[in-house]
Amino acid sequence: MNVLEVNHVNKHFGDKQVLHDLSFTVPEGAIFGFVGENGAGKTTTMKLILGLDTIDAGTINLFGQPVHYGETATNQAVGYLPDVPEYYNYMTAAEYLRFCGRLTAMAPDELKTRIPEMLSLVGLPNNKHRIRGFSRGMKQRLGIAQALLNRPKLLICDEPTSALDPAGRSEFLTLLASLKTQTTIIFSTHILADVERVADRVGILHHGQLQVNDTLAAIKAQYAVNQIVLSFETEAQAKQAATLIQGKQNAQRVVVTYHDDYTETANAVLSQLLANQLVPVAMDRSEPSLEDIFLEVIA
Ligand SMILES: Nc1ncnc2c1ncn2[C@@H]1O[C@H](COP(=O)(O)OP(=O)(O)OP(=O)(O)O)[C@@H](O)[C@H]1O
Repeated sequence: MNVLEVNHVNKHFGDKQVLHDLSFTVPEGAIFGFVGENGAGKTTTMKLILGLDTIDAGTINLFGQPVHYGETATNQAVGYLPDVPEYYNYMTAAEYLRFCGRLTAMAPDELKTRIPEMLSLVGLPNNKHRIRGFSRGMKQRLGIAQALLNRPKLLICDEPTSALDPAGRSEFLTLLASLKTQTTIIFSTHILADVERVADRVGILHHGQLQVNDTLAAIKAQYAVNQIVLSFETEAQAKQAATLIQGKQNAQRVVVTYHDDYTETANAVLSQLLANQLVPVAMDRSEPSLEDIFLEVIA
């Protein structure tokens, strides 16, 4: 079942068409990595899904219900973590969560158990420390606790890791991955390594449309350019080898691309080289990264 269905959505600001007949779906249980260049329209899309802006044309359905601009009922089952969450800094984490729970009309009894549960889930202590003393990573984790408080069926995170240092990013991604069994997740980012680490589906937004929307494995299979990278002692050897094995030479390196079996290709390449007394000093099998694929898609 699809949690989200975006159908032929157009959105412009002034004379700038940001989304152009955008259509895509996100299935239940996915961790969907939503990527695109700066200004591609990721935040705009998320705002439309949350009913925070008007759609020029097209429709968006969440859990089979249409999203309406403004007070959309679909938001009752959505948790949202904005890119820079704002807090009342004088509150403690528990006070803040209690405040959010009251806003969404959660029962006080439920909040009593749910708040410590959420704080423990995101690794924040349930103590008297004020949010003003929190690190960015702690604030981001509190944001997730707030977004999950009301047991949403969909969690939307807008660039959740962009302001975090490597350790904070890593912790946050581990947390996101651990939520997979509880909710469907859409998160936008420019950090493709983050997508590779936790997302099981990837959408690449470019020219107002999703150019790619599939599992990471399927995307890699579709765009895969498998490579063998050989290094030689000298540039002259590399040049000779490149002619022999029809590779691409750059300084002492030669890159051979292949589509068939690795062992067969490596065997053929090495046999040819050794028959000509060309012995590489190193040989690497390299697979395309999501970054390689992203650059190919937006080229
Ligand atoms: N309220 C607005 N008024 C005018 N233009 C806007 C508005 N909101 C967004 N835009 C423009 O729409 C385009 C898409 O912006 P959006 O923030 O959705 O992109 P993004 O993919 O989230 O970018 P980034 O990765 O930089 O956050 C940009 O050119 C932006 O300047």
